Amino acid sequence: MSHPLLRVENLQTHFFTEDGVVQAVDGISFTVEAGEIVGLVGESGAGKSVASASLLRLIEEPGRIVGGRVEFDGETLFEIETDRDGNPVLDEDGRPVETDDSLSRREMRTRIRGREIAIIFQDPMESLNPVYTVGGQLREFIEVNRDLGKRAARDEAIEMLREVGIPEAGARYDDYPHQFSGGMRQRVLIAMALACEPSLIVADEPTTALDVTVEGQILDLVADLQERYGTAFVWVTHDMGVVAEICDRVNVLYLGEIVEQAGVDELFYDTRHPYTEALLRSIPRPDRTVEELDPIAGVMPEAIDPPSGCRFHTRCPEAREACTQVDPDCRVLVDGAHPHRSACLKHDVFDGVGYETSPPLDNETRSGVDVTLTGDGGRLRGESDE
Ligand SMILES: Nc1ncnc2c1ncn2[C@@H]1O[C@H](COP(=O)(O)OP(=O)(O)OP(=O)(O)O)[C@@H](O)[C@H]1O
Repeated sequence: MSHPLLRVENLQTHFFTEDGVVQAVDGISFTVEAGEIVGLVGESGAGKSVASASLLRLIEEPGRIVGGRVEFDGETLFEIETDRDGNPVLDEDGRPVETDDSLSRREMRTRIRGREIAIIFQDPMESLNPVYTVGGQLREFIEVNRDLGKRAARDEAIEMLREVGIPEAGARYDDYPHQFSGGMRQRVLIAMALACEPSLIVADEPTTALDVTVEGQILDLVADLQERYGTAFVWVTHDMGVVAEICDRVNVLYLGEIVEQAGVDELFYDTRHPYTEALLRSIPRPDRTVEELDPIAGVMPEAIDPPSGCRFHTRCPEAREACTQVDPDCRVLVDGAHPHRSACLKHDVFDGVGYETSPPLDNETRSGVDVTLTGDGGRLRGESDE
């Protein structure tokens, strides 16, 4: 039976802090087919990084994956056991219990991470050791993970550096990370991610720290490598411009939930969710001046205390009274192999609390409108009035 390369079902990751439970990721589901680039997009704090780290179970205390299932290439990576009511089964220490199908942490580390699924982070300096040469680190990674001898691994490392566009790769092999520019370091991480020919790379904002020209070059490189190697990507970004450039399908996240899920063209040309519309309106376009940018009103509320009903209602220009009470399902609007889904009450007809018959929310009921998010060079950034 055919299956997607990655299937994420109802994933929930919470942080148990002194102040309360942060519902960072709260029941997200999506798939990635072989060779596809699937985006996770949303403002800062939406839960993108936590979601992507959860895929590889890279969550540390006080964080815990408290629900859901992740399947890779037909195999369960992990699944949280639930009782008849769908609540997680807890052990005596209050930790969620995983089903017997789940891989052990050791298997996850030795068999999956790096080999089958690689991850690239935003800051290459965090992933590269400053006291070892770039080539040496890449060679060692290849030696360990591909059972190659030292010389063969060195040749392969130089080949990989060449592959990702490092000029004079042989000569640059002995350079230290600080001798590389930010863009070059990110290329090295891409080389490292590709070294074991994984079928999936999880990329967490790998181009965010780069200037726009270098970012463009890296995105071109990724598109080229994706075509040549057939590697699939989960691409985390807050930048709709990046989404437009490389993603095949997109998941828009807001406060730990997916509010819209669609192919990239459908998302841009048949936008269904008010949050996606707001994200699109707030990015700069060549045909708009800075003054014409339309910021999203308000700040994203804390994931520790999400608003009742639809989590976006406090900032939504289309919100009605009913939106404060009903948490809309992410429902299929256009069916297909990869349906277009959106979680907004306006798509729904409810008994008693219908969107159509409900009065619009006044600004008093909304909160946080003293702070705005503005588009800035294709990025969305919190900007306080204070
Ligand atoms: N270690 C932690 N302890 C407590 N809360 C956390 C921790 N890590 C993340 N969070 C919370 O989880 C939520 C989601 O964070 P996450 O980093 O995934 O957002 P993001 O969409 O990736 O944003 P950014 O683009 O700023 O990285 C936020 O409310 C954040 O404060």
